[in-house]
Amino acid sequence: MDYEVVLPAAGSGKRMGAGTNKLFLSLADKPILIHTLEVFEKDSKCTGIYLAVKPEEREYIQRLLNEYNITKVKGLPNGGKERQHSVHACLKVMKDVDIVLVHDAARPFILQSVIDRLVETAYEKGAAIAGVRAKDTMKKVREGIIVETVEREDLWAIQTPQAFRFELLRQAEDLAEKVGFLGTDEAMLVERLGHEIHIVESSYENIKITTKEDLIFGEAILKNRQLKTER
Ligand SMILES: Nc1ccn([C@@H]2O[C@H](COP(=O)(O)OP(=O)(O)OP(=O)(O)O)[C@@H](O)[C@H]2O)c(=O)n1
Ligand SMILES: C[C@](O)(CO)[C@H](O)COP(=O)(O)O
Repeated sequence: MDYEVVLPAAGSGKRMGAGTNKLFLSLADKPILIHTLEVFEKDSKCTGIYLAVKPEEREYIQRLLNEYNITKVKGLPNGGKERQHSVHACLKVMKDVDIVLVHDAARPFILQSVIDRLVETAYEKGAAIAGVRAKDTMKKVREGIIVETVEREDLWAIQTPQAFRFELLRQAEDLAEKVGFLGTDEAMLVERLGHEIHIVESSYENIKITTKEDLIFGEAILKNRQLKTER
């Protein structure tokens, strides 16, 4: 079951505070962006990659694609002000796609087994997203005061990839743009259409590189994986 992947990569990395797009920072001597791209470059079921980029970074990214022999990129549209706009920009240039996976370029540790289950579920059900069960107690806080403890039993920390039948996601993104709705993930937009969305249990290693501590976690994840392959 083939799919195409949208990788929003046009962020500013404000929370990382590196003064550059955090995707250009290295883990084990390789840019984070390349770690993520290589997952999809190696997956024979992935038939195309679309990268939303900042115009001023396009030339550098194209050099990286050449340097690391990333051949599946079909489009590098301009990203937008928000992550959602960057994803939408990719959808607008995609054609003849059945299943689309949206994945944060800042999540380089996604497992192939999770991708496979997401694609399979999206083919069967139309929508499937990655997540892990919450490990911490979560509470709502207003003005420094706890107002509610959210029942943890049914709470999941949602990640990407998020996989959809292309037409469903395109419809959801077009409607959100029309009414000015802004979500923090693609599932929020599809939920508004009333469409059922399935969860696929992912891995706690599938972190989003967001703050400096995540670089330390990321190096440890890579080291751990290298040790496993050496055994
Ligand atoms: N306008 C935006 C914002 C984010 N992203 C991408 O969406 C992914 C997840 O976003 P996030 O982790 O928030 O990245 P940044 O926006 O760069 O981080 P920050 O919010 O700290 O600035 C990243 O791969 C980022 O490059 C994007 O393509 N376009
Ligand atoms: C899409 C996402 O990764 C799901 O957890 C998350 O919402 C992205 O948030 P960000 O602030 O745009 O990184």
